[in-house]
Amino acid sequence: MEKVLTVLNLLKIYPNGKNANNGINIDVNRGEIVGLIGPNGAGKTTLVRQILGLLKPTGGTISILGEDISLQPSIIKREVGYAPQYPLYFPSLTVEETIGFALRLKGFKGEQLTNKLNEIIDFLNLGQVRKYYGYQLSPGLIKLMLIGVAFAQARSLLILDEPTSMVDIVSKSRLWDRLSQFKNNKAILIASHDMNEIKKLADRVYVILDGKIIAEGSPREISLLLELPCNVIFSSLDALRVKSFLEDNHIVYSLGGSVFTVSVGNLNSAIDIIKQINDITPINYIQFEAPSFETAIRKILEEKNGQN
Ligand SMILES: Nc1ncnc2c1ncn2[C@@H]1O[C@H](COP(=O)(O)OP(=O)(O)OP(=O)(O)O)[C@@H](O)[C@H]1O
Repeated sequence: MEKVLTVLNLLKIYPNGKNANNGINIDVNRGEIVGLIGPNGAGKTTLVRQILGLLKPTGGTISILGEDISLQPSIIKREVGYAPQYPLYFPSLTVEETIGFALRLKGFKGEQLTNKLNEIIDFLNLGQVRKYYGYQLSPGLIKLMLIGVAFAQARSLLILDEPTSMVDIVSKSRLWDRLSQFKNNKAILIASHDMNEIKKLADRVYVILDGKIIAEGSPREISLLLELPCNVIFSSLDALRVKSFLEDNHIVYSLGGSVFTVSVGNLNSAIDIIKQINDITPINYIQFEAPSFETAIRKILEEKNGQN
């Protein structure tokens, strides 16, 4: 597979001393979608801005199609398309003018430009709003328009920062479908908080935390890694029978009034326990509490540090 993006030992220390990227190694090949997932402040945007040449690395190298971008910065403009997390747009340009502008900058003219523009607009289902001005669009439509701009720019590498935040569920699934088609002859890097999105789209995933890649694998491997421990809170009409089931099975619980709380390693175990209790005596109230994504990946990091 052709390596489109290679990042080696990337380091970014901001002037205030914040070490936002601390020895990052990633690559993205043609024909694949790679997810970059991590909580707020993990260093995703810093990494993306360095790949785009908007921030100068403190150390390490970034290559696109084998060319070091610090020596050949023009390769970024030639090969990379980018859609930012927060929609920045021209309120007084229409959807077709905005995407057309990006195509013109890429050198498209005349009939070739019209054809390419129509292709992108159809591809993203923006036909009905193509004559709408930026100020008339919902945040989700602005986001789709900017993804259209990124499609127009991307010759080899497409970088999307939180592509479907603010996008409604119908457009979201259409966009996921489109991205899967678009990857055929491109490399796509998606930074996201949304594990569902990454599971749906990505061929490979990097998990970033505190400026380091702490895990890499298939979406399935990563989601298993991220299986969240959770609390199950429930009550039953027959608390005595529930108590003896939990005690017989050495399951630790707390009891407040008639409400039990049990901590389990992951959702599957929680469901299993609930099924067993419900077979003994009907459960009349149930609630699951899962910690945040951030807590889950901090736990992985702690486990990793423990192993070293
Ligand atoms: N210009 C800056 N100067 C100093 N520190 C910064 C600067 N920009 C970002 N940081 C810090 O660097 C760390 C990484 O930030 P970054 O924006 O790359 O994270 P992120 O993963 O993109 O987060 P989010 O998902 O919230 O956008 C954070 O602690 C952030 O506060």
